Amino acid sequence: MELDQSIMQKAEVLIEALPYIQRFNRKTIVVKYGGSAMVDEELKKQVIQDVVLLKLVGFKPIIVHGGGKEISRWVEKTGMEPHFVNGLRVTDEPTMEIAEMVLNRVNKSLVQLVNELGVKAVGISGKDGMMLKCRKRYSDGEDIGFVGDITEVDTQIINDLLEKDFLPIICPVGFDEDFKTYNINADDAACAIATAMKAEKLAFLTDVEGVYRDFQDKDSLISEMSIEDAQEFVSGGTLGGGMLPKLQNCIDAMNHGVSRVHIMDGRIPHCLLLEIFTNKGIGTAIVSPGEERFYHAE
Ligand SMILES: Nc1ncnc2c1ncn2[C@@H]1O[C@H](COP(=O)(O)OP(=O)(O)O)[C@@H](O)[C@H]1O
Ligand SMILES: CC(=O)N[C@@H](CCC(=O)OP(=O)(O)O)C(=O)O
Repeated sequence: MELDQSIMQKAEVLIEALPYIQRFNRKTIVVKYGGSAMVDEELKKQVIQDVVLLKLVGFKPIIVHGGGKEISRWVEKTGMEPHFVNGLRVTDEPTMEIAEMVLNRVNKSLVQLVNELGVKAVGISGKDGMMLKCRKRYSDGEDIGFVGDITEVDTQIINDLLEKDFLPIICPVGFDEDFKTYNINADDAACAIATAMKAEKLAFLTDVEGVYRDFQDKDSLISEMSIEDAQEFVSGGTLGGGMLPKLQNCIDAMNHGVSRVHIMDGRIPHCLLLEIFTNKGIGTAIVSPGEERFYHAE
């Protein structure tokens, strides 16, 4: 009997995924979703399909999302101009109001996409269940308004949702001890949540291939590094833009119990599946000692 080659290849892909499905079964994976992959509707659907698939094969995914570009769009619509200091949005009271509205709207749109695929999602902000407690954050001593620095993560609501088999989708809004509302950088929220949940994996979907040794040289993509390499790289002073705080955040998360971090290109369709279920992997992985060989095993 002759079998169609393409069918055989599909079977091979599924078999290749087997050790990864076993490896991550019932494990928590935090997916930080933001940037360009969020603006393109087709990519958005593909990201959500990937996360739903992760859930259905037995992982425990949690989505932490941003929406910076959408917030800026609405800030501009009201006649204001968005301002950032060291990558953080200067958040006065009207901006906070817009940010919260926009993030909640983005949140429910993601909930809907997950629901449409037959998995029940619950969208919450850091205010729900008193999850993300903050204090006011300053940037090099400068007052940047209602920007929050997370001081405590109460994981009860996330654990309750996971236990009842819901897929939690979290937007980065928190509260302080006076119950004032704060805008939190979504990378910070993802790292804090992954750390508090002792996540097996923290995946960042961003708008570059991964971390380059030299940002000008697109052949210098780093496919894997240890925490020590990452720390050296951060201290080296060559890293710029949003990648510097992102990588520093990742190192902190890994020093506090997250097993591996992945920074990948959210513009690549199904990047999460390619990263998690194939031997080659994509983007940049930061791995704990002993995990290296398992990871991009050929
Ligand atoms: N060595 C580097 N490798 C990768 N990205 C870098 C590097 N140096 C600076 N960057 C910048 O970091 C950005 C990614 O971080 P960020 O803007 O915070 O992403 P996101 O908005 O997805 O959270 C890239 O678009 C790039 O401009
Ligand atoms: C304090 C601060 O800067 N908050 C961010 C929150 C959203 C975010 O981080 O979105 P991305 O992940 O899409 O960039 C902001 O207002 O843009």
